[in-house]
Amino acid sequence: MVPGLLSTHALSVGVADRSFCHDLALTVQPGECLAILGRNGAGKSTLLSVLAGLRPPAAGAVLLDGASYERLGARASARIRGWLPQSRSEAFSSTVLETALVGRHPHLARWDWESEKDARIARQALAAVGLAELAARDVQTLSGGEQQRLSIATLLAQAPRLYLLDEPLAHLDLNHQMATLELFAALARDEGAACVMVLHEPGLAARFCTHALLLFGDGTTQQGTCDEVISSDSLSRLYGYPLREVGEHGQRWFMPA
Ligand SMILES: Nc1ncnc2c1ncn2[C@@H]1O[C@H](COP(=O)(O)OP(=O)(O)OP(=O)(O)O)[C@@H](O)[C@H]1O
Repeated sequence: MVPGLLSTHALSVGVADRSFCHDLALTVQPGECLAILGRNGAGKSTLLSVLAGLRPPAAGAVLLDGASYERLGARASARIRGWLPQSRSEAFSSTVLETALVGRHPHLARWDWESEKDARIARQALAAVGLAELAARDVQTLSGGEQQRLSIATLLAQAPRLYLLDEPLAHLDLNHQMATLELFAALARDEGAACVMVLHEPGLAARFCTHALLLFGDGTTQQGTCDEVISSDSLSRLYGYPLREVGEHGQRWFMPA
């Protein structure tokens, strides 16, 4: 059996006395984009941080390319998976380019400086999110949306095979939301990467992702292809609000009924 770029076995995740998922068997293959959907507090970020190897599960295992995080170690893990946290504010003064270059660190030997090639990759990543012209700017002067795009560029510079994205659309205007989703969908479709992303807009999940995982907040989950899992019935239950599906040009949107 192909292990999957990311797989979980009998995974249980929760905090205190709450369970967010129980006995979860998840497999994400190269080329796939998985959307994680659920209400505020349903455990999406907590699950994503377990998938990223940043906190231990209550039970079960997470495997990257068939190996545990413990076996891979931090540096090898960081060459396979990258994590976009929900929000990041820059505590120290540095330039936009220097920050994007941090993404290259898992690829450097312990005492190496970044090479010209690393700088080129970081500049390409900045260009991909429309920040090329701000390369020399102090990060502390960036707007919220620009900071978010810099975090995405830093992740692109890291060039992992698996992108774990916690609300990648946070702070972004509509134009940049679409560009960001196109970018990650293209990385999966054209370059064999895989993405797992926490989203709050099921219509965008249905449009850009291949698969979805619904977290109902009580430990129960539903997963499958977007066509199987994303429907007005399942979403009405998920969000606790009646939704109706509206279709146009082959796209599906979900409106509050
Ligand atoms: N240390 C903790 N002790 C108790 N509860 C916690 C702890 N850490 C997180 N929680 C709770 O766990 C729940 C899940 O948090 P999480 O950030 O994973 O939710 P989420 O689905 O990502 O929410 P959102 O959509 O609001 O970002 C929340 O209700 C949060 O308050």
